[in-house]
Amino acid sequence: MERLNMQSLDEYLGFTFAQNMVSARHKDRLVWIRTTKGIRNLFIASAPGYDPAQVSAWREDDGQMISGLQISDEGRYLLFIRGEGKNVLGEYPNPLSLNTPPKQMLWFIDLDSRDSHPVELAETHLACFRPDSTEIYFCKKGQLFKIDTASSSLEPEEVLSTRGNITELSWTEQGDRLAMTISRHRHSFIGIHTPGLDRIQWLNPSFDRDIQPTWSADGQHIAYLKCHGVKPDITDFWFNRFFDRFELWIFNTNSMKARQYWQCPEGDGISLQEGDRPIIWVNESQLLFSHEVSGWNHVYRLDINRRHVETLTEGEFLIHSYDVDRHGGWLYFTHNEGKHHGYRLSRLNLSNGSEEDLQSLLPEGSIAFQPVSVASGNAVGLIMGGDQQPLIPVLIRPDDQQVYCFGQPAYEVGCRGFNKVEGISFHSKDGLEVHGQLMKPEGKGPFPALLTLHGGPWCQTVAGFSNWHGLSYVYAFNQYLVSQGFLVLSLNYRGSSGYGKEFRHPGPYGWNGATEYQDVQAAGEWLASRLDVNAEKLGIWGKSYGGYLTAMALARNSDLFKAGVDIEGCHHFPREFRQRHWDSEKFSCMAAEEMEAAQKRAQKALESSPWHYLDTWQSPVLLIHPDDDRNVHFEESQRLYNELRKRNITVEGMAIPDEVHSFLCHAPWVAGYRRAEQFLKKHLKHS
Ligand SMILES: CC(=O)N[C@@H](C)C(=O)N[C@@H](C)C(=O)O
Repeated sequence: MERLNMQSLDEYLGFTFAQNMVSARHKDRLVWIRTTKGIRNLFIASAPGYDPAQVSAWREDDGQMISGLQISDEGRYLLFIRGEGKNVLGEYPNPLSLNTPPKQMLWFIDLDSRDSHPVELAETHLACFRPDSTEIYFCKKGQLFKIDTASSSLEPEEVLSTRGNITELSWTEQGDRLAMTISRHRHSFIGIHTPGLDRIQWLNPSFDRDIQPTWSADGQHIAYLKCHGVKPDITDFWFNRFFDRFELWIFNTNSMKARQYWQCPEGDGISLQEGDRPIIWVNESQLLFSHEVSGWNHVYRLDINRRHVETLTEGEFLIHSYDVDRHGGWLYFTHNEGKHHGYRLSRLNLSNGSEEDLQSLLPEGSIAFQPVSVASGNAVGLIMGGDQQPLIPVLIRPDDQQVYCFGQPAYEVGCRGFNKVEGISFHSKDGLEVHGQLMKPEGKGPFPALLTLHGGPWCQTVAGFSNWHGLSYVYAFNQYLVSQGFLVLSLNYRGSSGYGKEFRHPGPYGWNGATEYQDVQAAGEWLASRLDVNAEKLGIWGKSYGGYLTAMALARNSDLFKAGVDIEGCHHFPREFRQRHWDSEKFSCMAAEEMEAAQKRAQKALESSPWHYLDTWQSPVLLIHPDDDRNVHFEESQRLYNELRKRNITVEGMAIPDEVHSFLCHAPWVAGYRRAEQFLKKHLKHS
């Protein structure tokens, strides 16, 4: 392929991005979201030809995210939410700083109507179709409403009101009962609403947290997870090997009894990581679910008659996401077996257990995400990316070995200059093997180099575009930096997904010891020791949790890292965890008898923060922070900026009014990265 070497930052960041593909239950039709330069639109493709058609026509980089995308069972209606939710102060994001801030709204499209176009229905964050009807149900906190799309007024009607927030909605396929997860801060119940009945029927309420109600096709059973005890404090959940222990329960709607079928062993359970692993009923008596007890997330089949759980996938690899065809014949799954820098597609015959690798049908080096089976089961939709391939939707017909790409080459032009990505591993200070992706400019060097750190900390960078837009921007920017002559290493430090449970939960870390910093230091030394790297021109950049580690590196090792860009970073753990949005009790009010322990904890958290090392901070830094950041408070960069300025350390700042964490609009990605490029060039190339 011809290489385009002179490309602008705009071109590098102008990639098209497909996500959230969903399938209709009874018709071979797929729908997905496509985003180009912040302009988000919906596309559908239907059998037999699967020619993609755009069904919305938004034209502006307006920051209005699309989520909750659903297609009705017969494939006629689409439903989705446009816009982000409120912050802890009750404000919607307004990234364009409009005089009237936008609201988070429910939209729907009737694909069969002659002038089919999106219709705005109501303010909400959660909605669903009622099967076999023209009704849409939606929630506002603890209130449930419905709208009949066949009515001319489209007026919402209140259905019920309950304490707390409704966080999940799930109708039976027959549309006669609605299961709702109702969250009441530290606990949650599942309740059933039956039209015509005047009260909610609770499903075995307990002192645990019930989530993920999933109906069997005949509406006789609801499978759900029962998580032990009160909602964990985020600071434990993240950094203290806290696994949210859960049990798998099934409620029988005939006997009205719930029963436990499986439970995680003590000390195991759900924790934050990449991927999507739902409960799926294969038939009336079997369902699939996932857990990580073996050290890696795998798929298991429960036979409810035999009360037997069978392992379907096993080995030292992560199952990222999966789906089952509607006839229960095949499990389609993406995983990283033998290739920890990407994900590949396989399928497993659920009758005889035989497995087929489908990756060979895709172009060399492809990365596969989110398989979705179409209704007839003869094809599977997939989001596919690669090192030179932004995410596009593809359709695979495994039986006749065909792959159909819905993406069009014109959308991919920005990537043709991208360099090859090399997956690498090396040993950290304490001997742990850590992983990353190396991107080198043309020539022999020595090059100025950059270490780059993703956020999370549970996220993972792969050898190409990722299925989260934030990481795809990071990847494209890194490729751009390579085109500008930097050698770049993207590090999956301990705590990252993709390398097993032990790697992701390496004992106490983060606020509780910052043990992952030794990986950052080791990566810096590894880069500095390379003959193709100019060790005097080694820099670092990172976003969010990666911003925290960037600040840590500049504060503790200005000798190694000569300049850095810290985007949306946290710099003082105890201060940040006291912010309301974390809902943490660890660093705020302390009962008298816990005072000593709490003080020790706060001291440890401070010692694990860049703030503790300000005296040794020498290297120049650029801080970038959006001021409506709901994840890491704006104040984190504001305070650091002022403290460094007082100390005469070279610091530049870029505040972005009204944007949120990971930017809703495209423009701030370009503006932020342009500023970062200039800063890095000034301090690592031209100085
Ligand atoms: C939960 C959360 O907000 N974590 C941040 C510290 C973070 O790192 N987020 C990631 C996902 C990012 O890249 O923004």
